[in-house]
Amino acid sequence: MASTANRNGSSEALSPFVAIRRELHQIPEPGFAEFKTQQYLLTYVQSLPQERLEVRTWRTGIFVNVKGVSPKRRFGYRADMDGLPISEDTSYEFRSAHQGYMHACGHDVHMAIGLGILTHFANHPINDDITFIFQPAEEGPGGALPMLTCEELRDWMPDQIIALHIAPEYPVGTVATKPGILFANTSELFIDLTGKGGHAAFPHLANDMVIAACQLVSQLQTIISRNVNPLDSAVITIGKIEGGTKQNIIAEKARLEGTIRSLSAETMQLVKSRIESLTAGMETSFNCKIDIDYGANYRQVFNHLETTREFMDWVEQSGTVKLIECTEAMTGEDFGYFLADIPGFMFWLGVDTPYGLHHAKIEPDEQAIDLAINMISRYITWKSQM
Ligand SMILES: CC(=O)N[C@@H](CCC[C@H](N)C(=O)O)C(=O)O
Repeated sequence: MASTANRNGSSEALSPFVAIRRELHQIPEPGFAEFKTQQYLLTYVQSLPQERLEVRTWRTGIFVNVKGVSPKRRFGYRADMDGLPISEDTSYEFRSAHQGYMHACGHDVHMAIGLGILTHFANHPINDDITFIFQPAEEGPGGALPMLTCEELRDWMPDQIIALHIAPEYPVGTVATKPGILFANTSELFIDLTGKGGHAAFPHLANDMVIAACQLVSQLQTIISRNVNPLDSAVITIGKIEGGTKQNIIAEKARLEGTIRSLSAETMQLVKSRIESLTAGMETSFNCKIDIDYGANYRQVFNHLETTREFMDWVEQSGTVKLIECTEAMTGEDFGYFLADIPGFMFWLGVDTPYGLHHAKIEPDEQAIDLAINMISRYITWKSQM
């Protein structure tokens, strides 16, 4: 089998896991609606030697237990499964077949790597057990927390857990991580404004929610620049605005959709309390009603100090992949819930593409797939011999 995958998948022979990534890439689905994805993964798992495998499903997620030869502990590997509401604009021949949805955050790559590692251990069992976790709804509303407490995981709970995330900015052949905080605390943010609609020519008889929403978007940014300690870090991004019905009708309703990020839980509380004060003030000044919904909240991704340092040392000694000790990022990941209960780590996997995560043109370099399968399989094998 050749593994000379090119970026847009024309004629060259592919490694099986690059081919799998391309098939998964074509079927991106929303969180908790990953039905085709789940079926695809289950069909693949059934094609593996079954002697050491047990499979359980939970909603659209999957657990696979690989039984060890003489287990003393259990490793875990987690891959997320959902896509994003983005209309793909890549040069791929294997573009999304689901209009308006795209794997633009690398979950197709994460799953292909998960299947690759699973294939390795189904064929080369180690002493210890391994739980593979294919998790729905990472982009929201969050599958990790309910999965962690579900009955199906109880007797397959790992003693150490690993996950990775593709990193467009790092070259292929690098991994980047650090002990301690890697990703931020997150909270979704949905703000509904309700005023009084009216004729475009009579603004004095209405309360215009387009004006209120525009002011609120600007005022929200003052929380970051004026209320958060400049030596701390927080982000408010409003990614979507909706309001009004027609160009000559004053809007009765507007809606902002965004996300809050912070490095500490305390700063998250501060930001939320300032949002509430600002919106209360706007209710008075615009004589309108404002409702806030914080949606899904993820806790920070905090890498276990010793386990992460040990992994970083191993990467450096293994010599095949370059290690970068990175700084924390304001991305969020509900893998943080797994790390709150189970020692382990997440790392960035370099995929070298000019377009960032959540961009319609992102094209991860697929050579990273086999490289990651090989590296993680070797790392778990090494750990199991300790
Ligand atoms: C790695 C990554 O991009 N993760 C997402 C997680 C989304 C969390 C939640 N839905 C939110 O928007 O706050 C991210 O946007 O960082």
